[in-house]
Amino acid sequence: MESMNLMSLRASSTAPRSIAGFSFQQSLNPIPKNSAFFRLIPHTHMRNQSFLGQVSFPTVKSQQFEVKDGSETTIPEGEALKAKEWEVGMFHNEVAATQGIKIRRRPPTGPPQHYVGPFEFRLQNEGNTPRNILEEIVWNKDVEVSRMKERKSLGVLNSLLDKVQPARDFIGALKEANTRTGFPGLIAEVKKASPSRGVLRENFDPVQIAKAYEKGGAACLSVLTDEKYFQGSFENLEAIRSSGVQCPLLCKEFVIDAWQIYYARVKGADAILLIAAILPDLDIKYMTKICKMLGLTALVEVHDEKEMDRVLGIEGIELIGINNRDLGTFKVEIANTKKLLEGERGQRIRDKGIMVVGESGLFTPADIAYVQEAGVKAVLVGESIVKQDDPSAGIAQLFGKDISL
Ligand SMILES: O=P(O)(O)OC[C@@H](O)[C@@H](O)c1c[nH]c2ccccc12
Repeated sequence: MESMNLMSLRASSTAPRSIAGFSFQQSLNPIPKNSAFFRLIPHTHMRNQSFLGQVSFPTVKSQQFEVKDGSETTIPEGEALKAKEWEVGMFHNEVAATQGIKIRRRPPTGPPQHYVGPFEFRLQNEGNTPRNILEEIVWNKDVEVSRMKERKSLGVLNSLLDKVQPARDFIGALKEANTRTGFPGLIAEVKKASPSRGVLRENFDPVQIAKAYEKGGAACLSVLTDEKYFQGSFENLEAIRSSGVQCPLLCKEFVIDAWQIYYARVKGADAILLIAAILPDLDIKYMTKICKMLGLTALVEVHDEKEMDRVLGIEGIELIGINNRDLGTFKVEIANTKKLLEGERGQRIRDKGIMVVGESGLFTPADIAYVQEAGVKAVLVGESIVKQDDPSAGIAQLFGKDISL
């Protein structure tokens, strides 16, 4: 039986079905409806897979859960957002599909060991083969996170939180840079490789690149931590954090489980990416709350109108990234940023005071001017600056001006 940290979770019979990377399923055994028996199933092991034994919780009067010692959140009843997930028999993929999310979680049987040909040739409805690269990344992440959790439980991470340097103000740094330079604040990405572009920089020293970015006028840095597809690592994040670099750091991960948010904070992150294409609304909602509790900024990434509208319906979001790259197909179109900021939708974003980051495919001063004109106050740039021998000079080239002054 897989070990799980239950210490900090309390639930009543009316507790949410999905929270912080775990799913609760009301027992199908003949137990009275209002009793406090649940089966606790991690998101990573959906239907058909090992029930981890029946876990009983002490009955509590109100719906409440504790994520961290001492701080308790009470979840108000009757929210439409939650209601769907309460229905008996709803599982992650079903809930996600109702929200237009095409990326499915890894099935219990996992993908076959050997792939036969490129994605295009795989059958659309082949249940146990990832349908595109993003789905493949998510399925791998699922296995990876399960293993990491076994090594470091949530309880252990929790106990380490007090020992890490406090999180720095990510949005504040972007605003400050925007005011100072008149350009969108720059989040410069420490990126060695990507599945779409291959290796971007052979001679890759993350700390040296981070320092060059800071010197060149970056407001914040983004550090890729995915190893398998982006050749990043949490060691890079930690090394940059302890190198004396002052820019707040975004942990660039594929977050599918709240455990990863704690892990990122313990490793020194000031902000973390939450990708709407892989997270249902309720996950985004609770993960945003967890980020706030830990002092982390959540950068919620969207790629199309549907995702933007979903995210705008969730309370408490302060920073939205518009990715110009479709993570499923790799197609990059910077007009995407403009499209998502037009009309009523753009007005809604401004009314809510949400800061928008233009992400991916930005190479020239004209590109920067284009997304700035569209309404972004920050940009996230990797390839065009990481490829330059001197990433500092790369920043000046990107903006057409030295923004370090
Ligand atoms: O290298 P580019 O095209 O400048 O893009 C940077 C960044 O936007 C991109 O790396 C990115 C945006 N969202 C992501 C999600 C996962 C991995 C990577 C990304």
